[in-house]
This record gives sequence, structure tokens and C-alpha cells, in this order.
Amino acid sequence: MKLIIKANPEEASRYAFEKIQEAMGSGAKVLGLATGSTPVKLYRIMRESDIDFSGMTSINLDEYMGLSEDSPHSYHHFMHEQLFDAKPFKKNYLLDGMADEKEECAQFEEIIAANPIDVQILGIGTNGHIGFNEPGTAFDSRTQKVALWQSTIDSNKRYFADEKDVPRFAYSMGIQTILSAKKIILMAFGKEKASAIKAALEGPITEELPASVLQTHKDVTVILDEEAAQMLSKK
Ligand SMILES: O=P(O)(O)OC[C@H]1O[C@](O)(CO)[C@@H](O)[C@@H]1O
Repeated sequence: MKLIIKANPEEASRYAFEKIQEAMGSGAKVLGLATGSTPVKLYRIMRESDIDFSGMTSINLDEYMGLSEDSPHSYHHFMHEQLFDAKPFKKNYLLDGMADEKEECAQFEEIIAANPIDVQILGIGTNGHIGFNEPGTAFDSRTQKVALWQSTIDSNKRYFADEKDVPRFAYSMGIQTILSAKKIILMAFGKEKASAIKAALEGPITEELPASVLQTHKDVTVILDEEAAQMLSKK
């Protein structure tokens, strides 16, 4: 694992952007993308850049179940607003939260097999989740329906009018699916992520802390701001 600590999220996001640019310069064609607040600055930098993504394919990690593409709370909507409307890609693949579970998840795995992810961007939940894979998810999991933890619902409720409106289930790439990416960039900002980051980087590799599995991947860059790095003993 390569660990990069920057003074603030802006500098950290700029570094992540440079890594993506480098990978594209070396032939990367498929980007795995994340939602949530963490990549928002990265997406702004991508939007404002003069980089052409029209030859690139994107594949998103997860989507809420029961929300249609045009719901303002769907990750489809989020990605279009944050990136795709300003920077058209050749193809954007996102899970369809309204589709049949079995068919949708199997088809998504086929899409990833046909378009191996060169660079996967990841955030991390305060409980160590990656994608929407909550603690206890099997390390050999593939794209599947997942139940969200109350802590995830609570941290995502800021995007909804009411906590009751936050979907309780989602479709998410599995842990094994995420690990199939050639390169992984994990970003985390803020002191509320510090303990999950410490456990992920320095703790035991355990299904109880999904992000700890990244210790087994051969090309992971972890990009933190100082607050997220504050509990690390090895810097
Ligand atoms: O970036 P945030 O909003 O802190 O969310 C962290 C993680 O949680 C998710 O949004 C899922 O809850 C992930 O996609 C994200 O990486």
C-alpha cells in the first residue's frame, strides 16, 4: 500500500486526479467510480480539467434499491450532476436500483468482466465499508443486494428530507469485484474517518472491517487529509 497524506481534501483530490491522469496516459480505459461526499472535489477537478473522457468507460460501485435513475437521490443523478453531464464518457455503467436483483447483479458482473476496471476510486464508511459492503460481508462476494447499516443510513440521511426516505437496501459491487480492479485509489477525509482508516491500514485483515481487505491488493494508493490520518502510527 502506498500512503499519501496531504494537508487538506483539496490537495488530496488534486493528487488523486494526477494519478488518474497518469493511469490514462499509460492506457487506462475503464474507471471505477464512487459516490458520497469524498470524491466531490475530485469530480470538480475532473470537470474543470481539459481532459477528454470520451474514450473512457466508467463503472459505478453501487446504487440504492428502489430509486429510479431520475430520482434526485439516486447515484445515477449524482454522477450526472457531478461529472458525466460536463464530461461525457464513451459509456457509463451504473446499477439500476429498480431492476430485478438476480438479473441486474449477474449482468453487472458480466459488464465488469468485459470491461476490467483499470482504476477504482473508493471512499470508506465510518464503519469501514467500501462500496456499500457493510462489516460482515464475505471477502469473496460479488455484486449483490446489500442491507445498509443504521450508521450508514444515519450518515447518508443528510442528502434526504427525512431519515425514513433513505433506502434500506442497495446493489453494490462485492468485495471480490472491487479487488479485481488493477489499481485502487482509496480516499478519506476528516476526523470521523480516522478510526476506520487506522483499522483498515494497521488492523487485522477481517471481514468485520471490509476496507482491511485492501491490504491484500497489490496496487492500492491511500490518499488522506491530515485529519483522516491522525490516528495512524506509521506515517
Ligand atoms: O464519502 P462519504 O459520503 O463519507 O461516504 C463514504 C462511503 O459511503 C458510500 O457513500 C456508501 O455509503 C460510499 O460510496 C462512500 O465511499
